[in-house]
Amino acid sequence: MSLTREHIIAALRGVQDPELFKDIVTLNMVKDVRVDGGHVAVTIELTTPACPMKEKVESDVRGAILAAGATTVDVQMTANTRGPANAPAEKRSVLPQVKNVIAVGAGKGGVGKSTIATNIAIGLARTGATVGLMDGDIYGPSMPTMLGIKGKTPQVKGNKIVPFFVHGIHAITIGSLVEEEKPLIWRGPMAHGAFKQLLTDNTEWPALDYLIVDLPPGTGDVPLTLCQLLPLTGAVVVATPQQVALDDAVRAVRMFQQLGAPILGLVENMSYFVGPDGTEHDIFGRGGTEKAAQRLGLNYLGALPMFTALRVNSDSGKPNANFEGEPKLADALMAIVKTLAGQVSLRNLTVPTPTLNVS
Ligand SMILES: Nc1ncnc2c1ncn2[C@@H]1O[C@H](COP(=O)(O)OP(=O)(O)OP(=O)(O)O)[C@@H](O)[C@H]1O
Repeated sequence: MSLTREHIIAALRGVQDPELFKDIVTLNMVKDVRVDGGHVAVTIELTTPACPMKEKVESDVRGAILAAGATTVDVQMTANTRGPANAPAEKRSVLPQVKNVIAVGAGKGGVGKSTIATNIAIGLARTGATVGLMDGDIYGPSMPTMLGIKGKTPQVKGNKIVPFFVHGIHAITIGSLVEEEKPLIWRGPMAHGAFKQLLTDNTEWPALDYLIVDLPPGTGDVPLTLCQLLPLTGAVVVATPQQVALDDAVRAVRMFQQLGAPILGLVENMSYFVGPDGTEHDIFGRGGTEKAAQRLGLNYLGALPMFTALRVNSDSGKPNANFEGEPKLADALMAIVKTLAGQVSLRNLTVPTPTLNVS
């Protein structure tokens, strides 16, 4: 019996997406099947470029095709998303080269929002995705320090700024465009304008799988501007576990929900402290964010403990060191990154990107 395309498609109906619990043919992930005698070439399209289950899907596909009788198999893995495609045309036409825009917000300052945004961006890039990071914290930009680009000026091409390519990500921060240590006092419309210019009008973003946007803390004009401008895949809200911080985080969640932005999940930062001898000390009430997420019916993306190494690497502008030195730190960060990528995948597959009409 000679092998046909139909045999292969039937065999692939036996391969499930490990997160979505449906077979990959039903999920429309099988994009191309070519059969040439005993050789079979297939293209499988993932729903998020940093799919944590990429290797499992690939090996299951290979196994199913070999079991169907093929002698050699070529599996191409690609990625696409449906977020922007579901958005209204006027929003989709803004940054069409960006597949997923993810906002990182917090109810209050100092909870580690920029730290989480930076490390999510670096972690996604380390899985092979093309990632952009925008420091939209226009009142207190911290990326110049965290990325080690303090005092550097970005290149300008025509009338557009080219993001820095540092540590494997494309990054832009208002901190490179203003004087150091000078307070940025902006009233609402100016903040809106500066943010919009940096995000869309004046920056030459390359094609990106993910654009991570670090927002100012609180519930001000900038998140509104972001939600009005672009089809957001969703928002990540960072909290520390003590009750007062969680109350603020809930306010941030409500704000995103009111703006029509889906919540991808909550992250607990400074969950506990890991001492130099590896012992764990609960300081702020570890686990509070997960409980809050459950109460609100939201996803919980994971916890990041307090690590001296993380603070040192951030202050010295070496974010990749977080993934290479201390194994517990690297594992905590990578777990958050993978859970987030999984949520993006689910989001793009199941829910159309909502629209917001604010004039
Ligand atoms: N888990 C952690 N372990 C150790 N240090 C941390 C951790 N998270 C954040 N920090 C440190 O805490 C400080 C504040 O973090 P960060 O700038 O990310 O907070 P933020 O919420 O973005 O603040 P802002 O209010 O300025 O937006 C930084 O020095 C950072 O290195």
